[in-house]
Amino acid sequence: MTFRMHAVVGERGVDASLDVADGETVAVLGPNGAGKSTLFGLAAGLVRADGGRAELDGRVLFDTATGEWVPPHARGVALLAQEPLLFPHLSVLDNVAFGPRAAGAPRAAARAAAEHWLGEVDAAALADRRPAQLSGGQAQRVAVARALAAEPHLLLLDEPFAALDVAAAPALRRLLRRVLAGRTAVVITHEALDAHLLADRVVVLEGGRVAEEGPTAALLERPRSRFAAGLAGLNFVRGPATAEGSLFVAGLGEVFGLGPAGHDVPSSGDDAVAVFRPADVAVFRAGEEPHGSPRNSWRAVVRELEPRGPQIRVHAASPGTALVADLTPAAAAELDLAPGADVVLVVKAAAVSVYAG
Ligand SMILES: Nc1ncnc2c1ncn2[C@@H]1O[C@H](COP(=O)(O)OP(=O)(O)OP(=O)(O)O)[C@@H](O)[C@H]1O
Repeated sequence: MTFRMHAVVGERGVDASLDVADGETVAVLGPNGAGKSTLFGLAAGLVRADGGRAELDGRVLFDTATGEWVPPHARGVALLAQEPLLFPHLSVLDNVAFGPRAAGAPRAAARAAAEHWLGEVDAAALADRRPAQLSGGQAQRVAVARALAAEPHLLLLDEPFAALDVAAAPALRRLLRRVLAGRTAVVITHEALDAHLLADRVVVLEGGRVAEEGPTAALLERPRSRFAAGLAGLNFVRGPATAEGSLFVAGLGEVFGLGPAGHDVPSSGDDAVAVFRPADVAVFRAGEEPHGSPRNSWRAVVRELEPRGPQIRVHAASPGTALVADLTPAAAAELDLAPGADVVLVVKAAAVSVYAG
């Protein structure tokens, strides 16, 4: 069950590849409008590519060079949308049996398959209900059963938790973790937690292009895109390397950190990135910063203060660069911080990781 696709959709600015190995779950992440749903539409046969090709298990799904195009129902691709989209007039059991029936299974076999998959998603007791009699979480579980009952070769999940309230999400997350194991699947999500719990590999899309991809843990530890750094909760700046462990960032000047041991060391002038944790950023009122010039010291203006668990997150802007710092409420009060305040942000070089971008 291997999926390979490269597709261009001109009017949406999408030009990207998506490959999924047999039994692998890939998380697709990216800001709004990055092209995530478009990739799903291409794979499912709901969006036509201007250029490109896709194959599933060696079978061509579309190929713009030859004109081949397989209609959605014949692709072996199941798409689980953000909303469960169950047929309102059918019972839960008949909703789940619909796929096998449509594929030609006899009534009894389709019912047996539906019962099996409802059991797999802990929804056997809901078999006789109508969709209107289900909670959001129950409906989404039934939708998962319906998608699986079609025995897809590729399962696509578009933000499966988006329509659920926070109380219902953990149970569905546990369920998906179980049913996605060993399955060839792609999940669109905005959460690092889902990438970590559900996916073997992450693809980050930005502006219709793949900005970076890699194993989930490695990508969150060493992000190379602003989006992935945000997911990992890290400050992120980019610029040409100036020496080992330092780079030049427009608006901040030279940023000093520690280079990686071994590989990933950028040569001088090459694209480099620096990441550092918000908790490692010290905040001072302008004019009150420590003497003896720490190596990274940047003037900035406070834009916003945001409560974040037991901390206060300070969103600050230096020319051209947005940075965040986490302070205790006591420290924020003592500094008398408010939007518009002029501050100096200080980060020790030892807290900054610099590597090839
Ligand atoms: N039906 C459509 N017709 C034309 N353009 C579209 C259509 N749907 C989306 N687009 C455009 O294509 C681009 C990619 O959108 P897409 O919905 O794939 O992004 P996304 O990453 O799924 O975003 P989100 O996280 O907001 O769902 C955007 O510029 C969007 O405005």
